[in-house]
Amino acid sequence: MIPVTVLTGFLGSGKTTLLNRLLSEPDLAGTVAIINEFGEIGLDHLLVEVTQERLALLDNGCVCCTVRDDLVETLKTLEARHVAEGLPPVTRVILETTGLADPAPILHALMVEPDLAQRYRIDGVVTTVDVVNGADTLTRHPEARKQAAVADLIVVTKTDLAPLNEIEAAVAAINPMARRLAVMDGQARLADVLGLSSGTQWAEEAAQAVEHDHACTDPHCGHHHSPHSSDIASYAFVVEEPVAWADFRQWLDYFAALKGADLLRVKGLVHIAEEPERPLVIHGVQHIFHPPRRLEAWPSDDRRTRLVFIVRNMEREMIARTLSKFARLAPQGIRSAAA
Ligand SMILES: Nc1nc2c(ncn2[C@@H]2O[C@H](COP(=O)(O)OP(=O)(O)OP(=O)(O)O)[C@@H](O)[C@H]2O)c(=O)[nH]1
Repeated sequence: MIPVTVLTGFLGSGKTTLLNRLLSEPDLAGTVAIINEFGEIGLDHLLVEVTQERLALLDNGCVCCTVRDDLVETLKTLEARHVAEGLPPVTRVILETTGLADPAPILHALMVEPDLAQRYRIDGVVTTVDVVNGADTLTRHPEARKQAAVADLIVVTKTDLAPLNEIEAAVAAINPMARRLAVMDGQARLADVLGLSSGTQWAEEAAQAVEHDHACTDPHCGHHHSPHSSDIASYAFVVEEPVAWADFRQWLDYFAALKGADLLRVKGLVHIAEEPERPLVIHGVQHIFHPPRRLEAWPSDDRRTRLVFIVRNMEREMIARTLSKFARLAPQGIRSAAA
């Protein structure tokens, strides 16, 4: 499976700068960049400093509408094109969205188009926010909030221009569980930006959030709401008992059908009763769930199901209550935290 990194972030937040930096790494020689440009005259592809065969351009509009077919076609024919033209095999794809794009339809295309779902896997969503305009942008633009909410990694850019405090707080209020990285001129290490969706990271995020919540006795600690977070919340759940897959699946289907539009992201590592040695990695964006992936083994001794929900206008009690009902679990066996 070819890993795909979705690189998103609001207009001018530093996506292309980061992309250039990554593409210049010798280890990414087999990486192809796909750029979605919006508007009559696209410029971004002129700013990306790689040879043309490592670049594909989607220039029919915004990924959320017409360009989706373009994206599917580009990815479907990418490998064949490389073989036909005698180019090195494609080992990785980085897809840069327009600054105004909602990343969800891109993730959907990767998850549900059969030809793509068999060949490509989402390696992670990386969202850039800049230290100067970022906090204001997050307050004013729902697109930017959504880009931050679905991120596995938030790259705070332009750190030479202002202190980090304000943007850190704004980002943490929207997606406290995403990893964070502060960079100047896109200078990030590959290891920090790639390989984000192994399931292990998500599991750790969830466990840490829940454990922190339960251990913390400081009444002033965390979880406060800021103007940036009025509609979006992150919840983590740790489930002590294994779950029957059919019950768990039914619960996910129920959620997707009923609350799809407000499920910005669901990710987790699930202990399935039928196959206790091999956890399932689940990954959902709004009403669509990726076919679950089974890991060969547990990444650590912790074998509890761990889930992360990033949602809009949803109470965590409702998630815990329905999980307990569908999966026939005692409510006290589900520990949760608002992160
Ligand atoms: N001072 C400073 N400027 C930066 C940094 N990173 C990027 N920039 C500048 O910010 C501007 C926007 O950066 P881009 O990388 O083009 O941002 P983008 O998100 O690709 O922009 P769009 O494609 O328009 O959405 C450019 O002029 C960059 O040179 C940084 O760390 N410090």
